[in-house]
Amino acid sequence: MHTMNSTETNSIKAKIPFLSIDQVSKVYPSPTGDYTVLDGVDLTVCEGEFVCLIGHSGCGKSTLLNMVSGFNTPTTGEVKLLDKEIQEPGPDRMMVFQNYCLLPWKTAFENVYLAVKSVYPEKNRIEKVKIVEEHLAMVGLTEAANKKPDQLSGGMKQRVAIARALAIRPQVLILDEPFGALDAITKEELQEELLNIWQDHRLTVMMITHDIDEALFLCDRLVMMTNGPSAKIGEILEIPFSRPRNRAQIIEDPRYYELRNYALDFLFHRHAHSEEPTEDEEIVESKSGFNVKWGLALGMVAAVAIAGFALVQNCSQKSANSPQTTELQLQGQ
Ligand SMILES: Nc1ncnc2c1ncn2[C@@H]1O[C@H](COP(=O)(O)OP(=O)(O)OP(=O)(O)O)[C@@H](O)[C@H]1O
Repeated sequence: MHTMNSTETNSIKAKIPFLSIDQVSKVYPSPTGDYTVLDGVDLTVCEGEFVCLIGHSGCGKSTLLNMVSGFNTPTTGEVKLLDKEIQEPGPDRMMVFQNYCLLPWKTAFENVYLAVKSVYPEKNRIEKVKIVEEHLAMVGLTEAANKKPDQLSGGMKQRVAIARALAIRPQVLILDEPFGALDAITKEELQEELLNIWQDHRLTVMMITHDIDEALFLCDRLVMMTNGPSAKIGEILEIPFSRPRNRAQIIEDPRYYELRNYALDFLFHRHAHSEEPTEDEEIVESKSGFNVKWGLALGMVAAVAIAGFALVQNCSQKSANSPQTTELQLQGQ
């Protein structure tokens, strides 16, 4: 099995610098002093690569990806896209969240249209409608274009969110547990669709997941994070399966179980999650819980006032304050 150390990771950087995370740390103030969530995180992602991030709940995965999206900034270090430091959100990086973040009073079509309108103000209505229709068709939602979110299933809502993200042609697609709320069959369907879209458009994808099987099916490299506080990248697993991938074939490949067991061992033995939170973690968790309630409430109010791309910005703020409740959900465990 080939895992990558930082020297090898750096050699990729030397080849094709695209997205680079250099010596990033994130420190939040807490009543008992500074709480270091991330410390010394280094990662380089190549153009067109599909990278998954896995790690125990609360280790800082969302914090890290929020720095790539520009909704959060490092305390030290820097995150760069093509040598330009990321300091704010932009349409070159789009996020998709577990909770969809759709405007409930708008149809699927209108939700996507708002994003397209905000990013392509120079295009006329016919051109914008064409973009929306193409992207709804891409995720198989042509028939449901005029339905509002409460008339759509969870999988359909996530398809709208993916169509909205892709419609503005981001360079980097950032997915924060996008399929975490879906049933197993819908999840597999959407994984296949995501892979097809990624293969057709050669996007660069960074995705957080709690599901090792999902990561092994989707990604080129699996980034495994150590526990917080002061979490960092522990190891990176290269996923060797050829593309296009076939789920049944992969599962029959002996390397699949080798990789799966290696990742499980990393998470549950070498970096097992402590049952008892430290005093600092307890304080930060309860503070974060406060932020969740107010973040959600403020997010909904803001959503009324703003639309399109601004909506996605609002949703990320909500996500940055999302509750830290999930345990690793591993299929077959
Ligand atoms: N705005 C904030 N202020 C203070 N602490 C925060 C803030 N946002 C996140 N944290 C803390 O940072 C840590 C990492 O949170 P983060 O959401 O990045 O973890 P995660 O790995 O994505 O977790 P999960 O897998 O449960 O989504 C947690 O301890 C969390 O409470």
